[in-house]
Amino acid sequence: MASPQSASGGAEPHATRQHDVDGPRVDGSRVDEHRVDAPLWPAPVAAGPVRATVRLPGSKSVTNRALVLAALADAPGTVRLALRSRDADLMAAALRALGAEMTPSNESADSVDWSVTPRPVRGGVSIDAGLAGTVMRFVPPVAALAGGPVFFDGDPHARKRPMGPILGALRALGASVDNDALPFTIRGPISGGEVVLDASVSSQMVSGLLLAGARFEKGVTVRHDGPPVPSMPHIEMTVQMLRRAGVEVDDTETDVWRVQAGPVRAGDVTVEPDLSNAAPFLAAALVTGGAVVVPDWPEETTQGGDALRGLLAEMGARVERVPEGLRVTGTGSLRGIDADLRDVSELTPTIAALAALADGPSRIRGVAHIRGHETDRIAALATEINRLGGDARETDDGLEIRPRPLTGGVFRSYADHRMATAGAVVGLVVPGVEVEDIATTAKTLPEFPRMWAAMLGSEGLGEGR
Ligand SMILES: O=C(O)C1=C[C@@H](OP(=O)(O)O)[C@@H](O)[C@H](O)C1
Ligand SMILES: C=C(OP(=O)(O)O)C(=O)O
Repeated sequence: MASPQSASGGAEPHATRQHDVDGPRVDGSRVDEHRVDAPLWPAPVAAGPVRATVRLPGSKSVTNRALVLAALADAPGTVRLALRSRDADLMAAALRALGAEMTPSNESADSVDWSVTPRPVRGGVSIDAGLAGTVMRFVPPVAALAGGPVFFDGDPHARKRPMGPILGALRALGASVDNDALPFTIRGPISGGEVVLDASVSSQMVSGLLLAGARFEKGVTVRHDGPPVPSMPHIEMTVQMLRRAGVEVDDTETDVWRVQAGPVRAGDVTVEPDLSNAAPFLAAALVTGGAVVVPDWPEETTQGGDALRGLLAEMGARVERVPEGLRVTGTGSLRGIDADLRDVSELTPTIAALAALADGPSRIRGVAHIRGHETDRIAALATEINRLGGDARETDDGLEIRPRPLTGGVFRSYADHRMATAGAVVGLVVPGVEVEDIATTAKTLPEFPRMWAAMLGSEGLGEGR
């Protein structure tokens, strides 16, 4: 990826520096131990209102579903404008290890077209899930189609992310699995059937089973039993993409999904821009009183990031579709918000960053499960906002954030791409913010530092990429 650059410091590549000391400790926080050797990135302060067009690469969620379906299909297919990022590369590597032939073309730093030739799923291989929820939850059901053992592991924090419900479901369907979290070895093959699980920790428990379900001899019926399932638009995305691939899915009963056994006709898919990754760029328009346009914003989509249109308007932005794409304009007012983000929980870090800069109190609800995301995001956001002098309080299922002037300091990212971009948003208007490990944005947006600098380009007319 491009080396981080400071927009405020001109064009010269700026040196990220190591922590001098450990920084202030916040006792009692449940956030993970951070990397004390991770470089610090001086977040550029906006010189004035940003005015930019920011073209986002492909959606992580669509890319990784499309790749799985292509690898399970009955004929070769293509995934165009697929995201290239750590999570997407890990998915491609996993499917290749399991036997699929994957040929890239039209590659750039963050985009690629994949030609995928499906092959019988083979065992006897190891899969690295990194910190990718989509890899650790979508690939095991594929691996369960193999005759031999498949070993899974990932980053240190990945071992703490919830896996129990999906591994239990695969066990109930006949696989042998030797652990309830990473690392584990799964041995199939399974023939499918009906399972009951609690998906309140992650919608990916359901999506993973559905994506491979048509290839199980008996198909699969997944029944959720427990507190509400978060991120439901992501399950709708799974269902819609399966149907587009000719798979019959019945989702008429609440919390029950039935996938018929049958061929997967993945065909030729073009990936939409990642709307969740648009969040920090659109937020820049709000906090600087500028305007940011994101081209190719889909008219209709199952991406949860589409909810930004309503959320940012509620916080004071003017949001409009223009011929060039979606335009968000800051009006000078940044209001607090009371929002249930259960369906769109991956937007929480950006909304929390905005809330910390708003002129009134905010409450974010319905996101208890994001304690199991890349890090405990509720604890991490409260810790980092408060470290800069803010007033954020954890609740059981979210955050309460009150206005209080912020000052510069280290904003830790905990290997979480969305924590890093939240720090960048705050740093636009709070001098002296240093984001730890900005390179962690490579999880879904490897060009983030370059795109951020371009957005802040000297004439304020920067193309975002
Ligand atoms: O299926 C997917 O592509 C995703 C589902 C959601 O997970 P959770 O249901 O765990 O929130 C979302 O937050 C994640 O970024 C991507
Ligand atoms: C929760 C996220 O990722 P993952 O797919 O790893 O769960 C995210 O990107 O915000």
